[in-house]
Amino acid sequence: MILKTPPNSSVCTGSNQAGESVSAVGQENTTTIRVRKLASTGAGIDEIDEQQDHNQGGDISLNSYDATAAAADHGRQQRPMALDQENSNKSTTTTTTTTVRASGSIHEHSSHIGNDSISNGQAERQKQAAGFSTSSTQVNDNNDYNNNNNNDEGLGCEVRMIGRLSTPDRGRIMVAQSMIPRGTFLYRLAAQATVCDTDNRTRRCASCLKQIGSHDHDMAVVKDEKVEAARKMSGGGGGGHGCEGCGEIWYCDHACADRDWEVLHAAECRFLKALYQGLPSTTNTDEDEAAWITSVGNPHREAITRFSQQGFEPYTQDYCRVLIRTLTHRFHEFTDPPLSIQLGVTPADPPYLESADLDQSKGPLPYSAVEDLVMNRESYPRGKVEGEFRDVVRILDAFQTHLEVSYLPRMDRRRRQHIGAKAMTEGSGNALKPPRRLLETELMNLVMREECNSFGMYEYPSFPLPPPTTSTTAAAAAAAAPVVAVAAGTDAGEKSEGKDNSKICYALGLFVRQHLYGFNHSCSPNLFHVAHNNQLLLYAARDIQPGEEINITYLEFGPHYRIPPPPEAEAGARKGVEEEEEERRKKKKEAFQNRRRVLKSHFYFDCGCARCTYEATLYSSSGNNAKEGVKGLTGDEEEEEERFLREGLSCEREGCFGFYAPPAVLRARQDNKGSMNGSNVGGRWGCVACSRLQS
Ligand SMILES: C[S@@+](CC[C@H](N)C(=O)[O-])C[C@H]1O[C@@H](n2cnc3c(N)ncnc32)[C@H](O)[C@@H]1O
Repeated sequence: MILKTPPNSSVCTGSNQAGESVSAVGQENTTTIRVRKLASTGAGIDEIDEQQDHNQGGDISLNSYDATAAAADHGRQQRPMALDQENSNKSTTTTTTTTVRASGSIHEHSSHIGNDSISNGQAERQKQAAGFSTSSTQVNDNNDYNNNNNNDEGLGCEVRMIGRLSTPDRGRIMVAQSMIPRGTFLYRLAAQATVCDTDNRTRRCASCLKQIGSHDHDMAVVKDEKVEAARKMSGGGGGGHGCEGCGEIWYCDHACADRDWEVLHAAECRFLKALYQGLPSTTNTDEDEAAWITSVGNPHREAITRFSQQGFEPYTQDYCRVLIRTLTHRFHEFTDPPLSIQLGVTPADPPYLESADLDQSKGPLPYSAVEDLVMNRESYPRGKVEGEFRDVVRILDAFQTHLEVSYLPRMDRRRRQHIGAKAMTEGSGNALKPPRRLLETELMNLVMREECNSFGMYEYPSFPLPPPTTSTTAAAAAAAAPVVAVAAGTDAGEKSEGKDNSKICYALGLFVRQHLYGFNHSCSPNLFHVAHNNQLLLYAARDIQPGEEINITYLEFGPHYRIPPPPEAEAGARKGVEEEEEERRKKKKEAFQNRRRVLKSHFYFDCGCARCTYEATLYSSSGNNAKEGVKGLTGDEEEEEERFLREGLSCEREGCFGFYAPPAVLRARQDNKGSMNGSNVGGRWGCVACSRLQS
């Protein structure tokens, strides 16, 4: 049973979101409306630079989703083999040590990139104190994504993952091993798989996610023998090119279309068409296509029909496509002989990820990395598991059939041509063999992992979020900014939040790099993350001390973080200081409750961050004890509390719903959009909305 914490509870336990122990899926929340996740801080920076750039488909019974198979799958999560393999392929400046205990329950993973030596003393102390497995990567990054920005030079810093997936409270956490100065550009991370948001499919390139029309494009080259004719790219809205094979995906140019086709879209093209336009009649299609359509069982057909008849929420469609892409990578990885090698698309020559720095090898990670992600199996409402999730599992299973029955024969024919043209190597003349199909239980786990680990990627002008108020300052801020109505705290607010955010989220990505999925949420985060085309960039938002947990926010910085400033003398005179204070306390409490509610309904966990722990006590009857034991609240309490509760990145200007961003982000916005009001941001962080500099 989920250990739910009432908002006013004096102990903010947080449920064991990552554990394998607890039993039934909660019944509550079945009326939750699924809206776009707000996992990004909201900014997608356009054009910052160009440099970074065995079931053969029969009826399956998902009622057989059983805990035993799921637990077996869960057991594998303890081994971050993907990262080990990845790092072992790096240059000689990379050293990797890995210890895996036979039980599989404890692992140590440590890698060092760059020339500095690692000091593991702190990490070891952490590890010993916690009795936990550890995993760390020292980063020494000199990649400045703007090429001219000293503040954003990546500094050497060590971040270590500690804890177990099943640790009660917050699962594994990321901990700084050395001092990380505020403003440090920490990471640039590429996703395992991304898709354009349903509403943005013609506006953003399906490959690089850049805005279509933002650079030159030309006609795509066609390679696949059967859909060759169909795949000619047609010019379309915004200057991009839509795939004529499916008509469901758009690219900015020839290169992106080619790259995407080679690795991902060739596998999904016909399947996407069936998803969006309905299954074609077997008489209207070719042999390969007819073969898989015939193999697909009734429940699968019904799920595909529900998808094609708009029975799926846009977000569900998006994550379904992300998982289709994730399964395609897996298929390529395990095809025997590996398809990537046969087709000359090797991991060393990644076809679709342009740049992924730091400890990242280019290209997707092995599928085992996906299996290391937390899934929170016990947290979902039963209705969701048996409805939406089950539908998605059936679609993914139908896609597996499609890969085996339709895609593989086509690829095999192409491979034979390819081999024929070159020298035939030993064994390569054998027919391609498909990998083991994922069982339905494994597909269900995959869906749940996506739910816990995917990121919404947001276009830049997603802020400020004007408050639902009529105050003059707020109205001025609203007038100056794109309006996104978010009235957090009400059902109507949630609905409008979902609706309006779908306009600004441009993509969904599943990130399986440890330095993204590893970060827990905090309502007082010390990292700032920002979407940039198909990557996420991370900066230190504060000085981070060795041993300190590193967190991002899964929410937007706007209304969920907003609390009114303390009453000033004039305000006090107007209304009475006590009355103002009381009102303010009420709003602070509401903001706290709203954050927890959204985290629970969208991300399925009870937030156990330091700020929530503090506030839970503050608003309870024993509120006086709240300050005890909360780091950073022992000095000048009034001031400290104010800083803590306001969240350092929210703009302090009254009525402004913006947040502070690093200088490089501001400059990029200034350069590209000219909307920084001419302010000289210098080296200081400034508000993306009103350009106020952070004090
Ligand atoms: C992206 S993962 C973060 C890493 C995760 N702790 C792990 O072990 O893989 C997100 C999951 O971590 C847990 N989590 C993150 N932040 C949390 C918080 N503030 N309070 C409680 N649980 C949290 C939840 O289970 C959530 O679904």
